Amino acid sequence: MDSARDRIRTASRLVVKVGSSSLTTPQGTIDVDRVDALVDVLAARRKAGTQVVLVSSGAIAAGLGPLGLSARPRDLATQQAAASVGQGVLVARYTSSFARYGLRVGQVLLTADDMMRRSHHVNAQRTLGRLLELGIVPVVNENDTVATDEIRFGDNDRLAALVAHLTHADALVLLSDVDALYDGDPRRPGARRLGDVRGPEDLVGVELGKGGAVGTGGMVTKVQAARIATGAGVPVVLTAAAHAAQALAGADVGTYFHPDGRHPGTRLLWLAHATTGRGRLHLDSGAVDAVVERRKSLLPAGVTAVEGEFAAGDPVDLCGPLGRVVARGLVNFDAGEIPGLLGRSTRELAASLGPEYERELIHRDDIVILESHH
Ligand SMILES: Nc1ncnc2c1ncn2[C@@H]1O[C@H](COP(=O)(O)OP(=O)(O)O)[C@@H](O)[C@H]1O
Ligand SMILES: N[C@@H](CCC(=O)OP(=O)(O)O)C(=O)O
Repeated sequence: MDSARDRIRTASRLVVKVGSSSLTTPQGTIDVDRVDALVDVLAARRKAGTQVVLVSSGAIAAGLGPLGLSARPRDLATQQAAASVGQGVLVARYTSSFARYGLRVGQVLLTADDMMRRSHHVNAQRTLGRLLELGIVPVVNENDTVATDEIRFGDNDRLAALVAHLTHADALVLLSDVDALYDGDPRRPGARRLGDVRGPEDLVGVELGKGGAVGTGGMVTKVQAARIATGAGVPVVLTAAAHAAQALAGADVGTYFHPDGRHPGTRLLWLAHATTGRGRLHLDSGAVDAVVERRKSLLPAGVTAVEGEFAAGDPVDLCGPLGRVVARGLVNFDAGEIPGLLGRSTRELAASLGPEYERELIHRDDIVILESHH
């Protein structure tokens, strides 16, 4: 037994994500035996007192057979139609499979916007928390039928990581059709399993390939998900659905991503990973230095231009003089108010516009520096 992995074995709240390829047949129907095998493992853990959130993909894949489609459609409307049919079938299957153990499931469909808008985010958090208190196993998926291409996660890996930090889970388990992360395509002879990933340095030279015929993100989104979760202090294990029991028991299977010890507040993680900027503020180099290096609030005097339509409280991207996004923050003013403030000191603004304008454009507690800056 690996002691780091004790965090999986002893977790009192777990998020388990399972990919499409582990649940469905190549014919586009649910693989009942594999669903039951997964539920056997999750129900046993639930019975042992652990709260379990299941993030399940497979809606689109499970809708293919019923719609007479032989491959995953490329266009969004048909994918949504397949998801609409498949999601019902999938949840019906989970409902009866968990019922074998006297356990109930609750369907939770989330959009990227539910993670992005603070009010929705808090609402989703409350719903999931209440379901868990009531002893229900939430079955989460993206709300594929309403998500458009621009706002869609597409893969459930990052969604699962956000759910893990939303629910303050103790660990995240990513179950796929491959038993671990390898240093290259696992079908290639000589590919080596990575047993532990302690930080980005362990991923140098690792080829993150695409997923299979029904999966979407491949290893890229799994590694991104692991980064989001470990950055929030949540350990992650990635393995095959067939090894779920060993993974949950803390055995040395798959790849273990060690939490990196930083615990930024939930709000900043949400801001960095779950939002997209509704607009942009262009900063002069002095303001970039103040915000990024010295972690100061952003004042109107350092902003040279504003782009986009946003309201006070929205996330906006902060760009340096070369247009590169360096940070994201929750802005204190509507887009329309800002041009009149630019380049002016807060004292001057207060004198001419009133004391409510003696505020920073973005408070330093509401700013997250984006990794791409480094
Ligand atoms: N470096 C790698 N290590 C492991 N698997 C990889 C790697 N590169 C690509 N893959 C592929 O990623 C696939 C899993 O991703 P995906 O199909 O999106 O799964 P899921 O449906 O479970 O989300 C595996 O079948 C594997 O062939
Ligand atoms: N929400 C989609 C997820 C799409 C998908 O394929 O995800 P994954 O198998 O996790 O790479 C579905 O249920 O079909």
